[in-house]
Amino acid sequence: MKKYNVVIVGGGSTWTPGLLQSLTKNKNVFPLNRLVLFDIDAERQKIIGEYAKVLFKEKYPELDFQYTTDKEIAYKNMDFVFCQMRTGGYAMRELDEKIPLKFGVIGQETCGPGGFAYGMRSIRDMLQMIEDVRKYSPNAWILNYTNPAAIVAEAINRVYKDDKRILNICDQPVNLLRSYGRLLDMDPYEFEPVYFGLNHFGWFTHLYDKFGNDLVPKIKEIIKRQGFKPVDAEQRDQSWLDTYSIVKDMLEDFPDYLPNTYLQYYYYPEYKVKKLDPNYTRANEVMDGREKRVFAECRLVAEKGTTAGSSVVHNDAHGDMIVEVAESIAHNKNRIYIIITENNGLISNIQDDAMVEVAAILGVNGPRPFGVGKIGTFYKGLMEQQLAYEKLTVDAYFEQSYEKALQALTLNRTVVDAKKARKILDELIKANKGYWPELKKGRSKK
Ligand SMILES: NC(=O)c1ccc[n+]([C@@H]2O[C@H](COP(=O)([O-])OP(=O)(O)OC[C@H]3O[C@@H](n4cnc5c(N)ncnc54)[C@H](O)[C@@H]3O)[C@@H](O)[C@H]2O)c1
Ligand SMILES: O=P(O)(O)OC[C@H]1O[C@H](O[C@H]2[C@H](O)[C@@H](O)[C@@H](O)O[C@@H]2CO)[C@H](O)[C@@H](O)[C@@H]1O
Ligand SMILES: [Mn+2]
Repeated sequence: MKKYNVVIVGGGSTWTPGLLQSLTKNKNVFPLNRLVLFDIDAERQKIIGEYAKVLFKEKYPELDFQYTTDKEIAYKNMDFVFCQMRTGGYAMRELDEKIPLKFGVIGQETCGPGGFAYGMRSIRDMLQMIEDVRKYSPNAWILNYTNPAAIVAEAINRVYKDDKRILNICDQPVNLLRSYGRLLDMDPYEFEPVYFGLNHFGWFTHLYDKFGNDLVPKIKEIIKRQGFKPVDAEQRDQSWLDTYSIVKDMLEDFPDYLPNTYLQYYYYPEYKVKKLDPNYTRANEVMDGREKRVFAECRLVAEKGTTAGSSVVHNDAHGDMIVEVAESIAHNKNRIYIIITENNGLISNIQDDAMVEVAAILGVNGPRPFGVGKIGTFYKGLMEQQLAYEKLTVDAYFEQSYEKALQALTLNRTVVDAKKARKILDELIKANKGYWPELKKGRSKK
């Protein structure tokens, strides 16, 4: 079997140890020749890289492994690029979440003004990464997790429309499938989902078992009766448990489909703002929790020279998904995953150039997505407003337009009020100096 060369961009990410374990677990079906971790932060990279050396000495001794901050070493002769970078780190995530909350607006990593600010930071680094990769590995598949995936995907599609080997993915639908599996006591790998929406803004309309029975009615009934928990509830922070438990409310209000958990911020912005603590947001929870745990554990493993007794990762949906997607492409497995792709009639009453999230067969030529036909007025209305926000955000980036940025934020359901949008935008501009292009007034194309 062919052995592949893979680079992980954002090798110092808190998700990297889990991804390394997924690669190890899948070495018989997706064998690697060479693996490189690349990061711009040498210190973070070293800690995870030294952990990786110990893991591979034990479980993957044949692997040619290296960690680096050198782009040429990272990107040369690669078959797959797995990307999960965070421009500005958790320090900027904290500001993305706290600034909107000062104005009584949702403060969240990928939704609302937080997602807008993060998107404006991610675009530049993501486009640079693709340019660098294409210089050294013109045919490598680029599988991207970097958030906010909706905005990143829209920006990439404008510059690299003809590059058919870039795929943006999100692990939240997979995580939901695993959680439905736990609820029903069934194997989620046997599910065949029908899904539509935008990233972090979508719905499961059907979920077929291997006999063709639709499980959605049963899942709805169970959630309405007993609530909903993530597959790895025992390891989750309280904020994630709250997120899953609100699915019950969403189903009571809008019972058509199973919602992506991120819809909570758009259905219930006022309620959620009241629940969020403006002085201690999810970024704080992650910095005090996952980040500390992962880095402490990696240091310990490197010091002891063994992974015995180490429990650096709990949830493996994130690592598993990207490895399985790569394997499905590499070996033309034609398995079904929920991915982000250009609409082109998949949702027939949504514009063609929307980057939508739908189920697709994944093989050697990339995704062959499934269409869902016409969607109902409520879903169309929600999606078009969010889509306009996403497109205007990307316009604001490329046109360096203050007006487009203001339009984008005003259209976001979590903001709505233009005066509030302006105040938040002005403060985000100050906080993101050096990360965003300079936004200028009076240069907006219609
Ligand atoms: N799509 C999804 O469903 C999904 C799921 C989980 C995480 N994510 C995303 O994965 C990323 C990593 O998340 P995290 O919480 O582990 O963050 P993190 O800050 O722990 O890790 C990100 C790493 O990227 C590095 N980095 C920053 N800019 C870079 C650049 N230009 N080139 C290379 N490396 C760079 C940082 O130094 C850091 O080590 C984020 O974008 C997050 O939103 C996406
Ligand atoms: O707040 P964080 O940093 O914990 O998570 C933000 C990410 O949340 C989603 O990812 C889930 C993922 O679906 C699940 O499989 C598991 O790995 O936990 C993650 C969160 O804990 C979301 O899909 C990502 O886009 C977010 O970045
Ligand atoms: Mn996601």
